[in-house]
Amino acid sequence: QEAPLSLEKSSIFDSDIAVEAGSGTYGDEFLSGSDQAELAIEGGDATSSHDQRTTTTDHSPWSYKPVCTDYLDELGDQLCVYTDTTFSNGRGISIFTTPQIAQEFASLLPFQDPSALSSRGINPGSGNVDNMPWYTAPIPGKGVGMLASRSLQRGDLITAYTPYLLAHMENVLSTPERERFLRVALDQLPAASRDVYLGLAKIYGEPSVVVQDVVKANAFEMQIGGQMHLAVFPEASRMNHACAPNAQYFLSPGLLTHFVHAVRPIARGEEVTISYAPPLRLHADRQAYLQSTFQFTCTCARCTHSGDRTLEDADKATEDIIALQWALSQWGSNSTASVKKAEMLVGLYRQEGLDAFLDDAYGHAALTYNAVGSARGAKKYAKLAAEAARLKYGPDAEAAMEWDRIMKDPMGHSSWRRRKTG
Ligand SMILES: C[S@@+](CC[C@H](N)C(=O)[O-])C[C@H]1O[C@@H](n2cnc3c(N)ncnc32)[C@H](O)[C@@H]1O
Repeated sequence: QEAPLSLEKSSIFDSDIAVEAGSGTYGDEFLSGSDQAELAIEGGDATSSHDQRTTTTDHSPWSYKPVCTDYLDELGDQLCVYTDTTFSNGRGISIFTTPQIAQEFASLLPFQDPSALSSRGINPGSGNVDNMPWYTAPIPGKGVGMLASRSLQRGDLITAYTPYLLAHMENVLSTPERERFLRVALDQLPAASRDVYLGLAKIYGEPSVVVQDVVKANAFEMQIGGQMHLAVFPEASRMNHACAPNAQYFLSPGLLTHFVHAVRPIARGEEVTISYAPPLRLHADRQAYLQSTFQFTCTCARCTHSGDRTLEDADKATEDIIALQWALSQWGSNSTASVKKAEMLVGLYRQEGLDAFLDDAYGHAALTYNAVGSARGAKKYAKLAAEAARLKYGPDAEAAMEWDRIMKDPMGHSSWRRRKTG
């Protein structure tokens, strides 16, 4: 039940997390330790390619002549900067990718049909500011955060925005070289967008690599043209992490859009959070990951001792979830799977605030009920699993459609009566 990789968030460059949790992954290719050492020696001229740009319209749909690297043997191609300053009513978009993939970008609906985004409520304009379900404000100990401007229910859309910057996830250029091109990409954006970008959170605070620093702290992975790209969505970038988040995101490569929905009721004024870390890792592991990748210590409910509940209790609940999921995945004759265990699993997910990941629990429950011949239980949980999968992977996700099929025809599924009792 893992998401296809193309729908994973990359909290910048850590594929390990993407595969394991369907969640935050900021990996290390862009700004590795060795690159940083190199950077200190070489420095970087952020604007040297700038004079190559022109304002002619010969490069449609791009606003400037693409600024390109040399041919890169490792990629079998060049990488170039492509900017459309008119994209989405002048919001703009800059892409650093190969010429071939740039063509694939240009063939996507948002480039083909200028109304495709606004007609879907994507990138709501600043004129709608009063209707926006969110606002940003400083949050003690967390920098800026996003808060709900009205009460929200599970399934409510919170944000839907396109990125300002997308960068091919290559590991070929040196950090200073990459910075030079990404700086062109940023400089070619409309000034308002460029300023917002530069105001986003950073990890290193090193001005000579500021464009990559913002990528490192804020990017999500999006697969376009068969290639993973890192994408910075400035609005969604303000969402802080929680290990039991009240919101879930997915990416739609076809619409170049990052969507966020509430996964449980959120009160007006409450902070909106997503998860950057795999939810089923133990506390120390999650903290180590968040510290090494983002340089913060999580103080969310699953990471703090509160009342009678200790961190050991929280880890015990996580271990129970893992053990139950393992038991429910066993299909041999000695399987101990039972509907009682499936109900316990659903209860634990809810108790732990893992509403963003309920598709896993509901999915196990649907199959477990189906396996003992309870079409009613299977339908109930397949419906819930489909809804939860759509919040996590998007409306057209294959996983959601599979749950739809089980909901409509439980007996037609291979799990039907596969276990005799339960
Ligand atoms: C994607 S940004 C989130 C928005 C950010 N707070 C800002 O000011 O723009 C990621 C950065 O926010 C901070 N952050 C996110 N979640 C946090 C949390 N739960 N506690 C403390 N800091 C957090 C960390 O500095 C992290 O590198």
